[in-house]
Amino acid sequence: MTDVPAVRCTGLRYSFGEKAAVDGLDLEIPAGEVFGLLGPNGAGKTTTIRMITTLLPVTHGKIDVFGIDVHRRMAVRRLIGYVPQQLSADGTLTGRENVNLFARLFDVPRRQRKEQVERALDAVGLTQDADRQASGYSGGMIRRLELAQALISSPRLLILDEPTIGLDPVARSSVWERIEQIRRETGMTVLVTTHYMDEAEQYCERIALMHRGRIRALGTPAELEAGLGAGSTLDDVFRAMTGDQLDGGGIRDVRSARRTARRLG
Ligand SMILES: Nc1ncnc2c1ncn2[C@@H]1O[C@H](COP(=O)(O)OP(=O)(O)OP(=O)(O)O)[C@@H](O)[C@H]1O
Repeated sequence: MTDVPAVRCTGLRYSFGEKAAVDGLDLEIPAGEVFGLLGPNGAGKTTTIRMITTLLPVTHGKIDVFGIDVHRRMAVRRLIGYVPQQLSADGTLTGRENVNLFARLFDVPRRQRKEQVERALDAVGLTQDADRQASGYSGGMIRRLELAQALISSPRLLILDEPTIGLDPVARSSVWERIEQIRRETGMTVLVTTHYMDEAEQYCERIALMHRGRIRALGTPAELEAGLGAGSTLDDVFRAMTGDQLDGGGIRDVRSARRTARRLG
């Protein structure tokens, strides 16, 4: 654990043409925390994450990752493991081949590669299935495979963009159990976006609610609920902050979410 925050965003703005996707965002995530970034569709979560991961340039404001300005792209990339919303596993390869591919992409030295691939597969509970083609994996297994890919470089900051979307409750908890275990064993900082309030409540130490490019509320789930009044749920806090109806289109309909396994086939 260190006093330098894992992530510090100051006065962050990003526009696509006229559209302000991120509109004055300040955020600090202490090292070692599991931090949830929540918000309705279009709130600016993915844009923020893409700037933190150096995939989008910081045009206004500043981001430091463990004290390093993200303008130093390669130095920052070495600190980060990223599981994007889009599929990053190749269905034609086995689980082990997929992880090995990432090990080569991340320049894991040849001598250490085999051991690190096995360790990553073990960390996500895929050792037994490592020689099966990924197209035969369930949605939860694919998400765990993508987690193994992101872990291969032993990142200090793991960023997961909607890691459980489209998964059934059993698969969702299997993904989260692995994230928790990895965090316990490595002390890694985890930044996750999710639409699932129950997951945020159960697994995130602190939460930021984002709406229209800004952070509208920040705290532990208990603090946020208490702030709204006795008996409030995180759903209530979310509605109060965003003015959106969770079941009225503000939140993505999970039925239309990607079916990870099917898309691999
Ligand atoms: N490549 C792009 N070109 C133009 N506008 C974009 C682009 N990417 C995002 N936007 C717009 O920026 C805003 C923020 O989008 P962003 O994807 O960051 O939101 P989000 O909170 O991640 O939403 P979701 O939960 O749907 O992933 C939205 O209005 C979106 O339409």
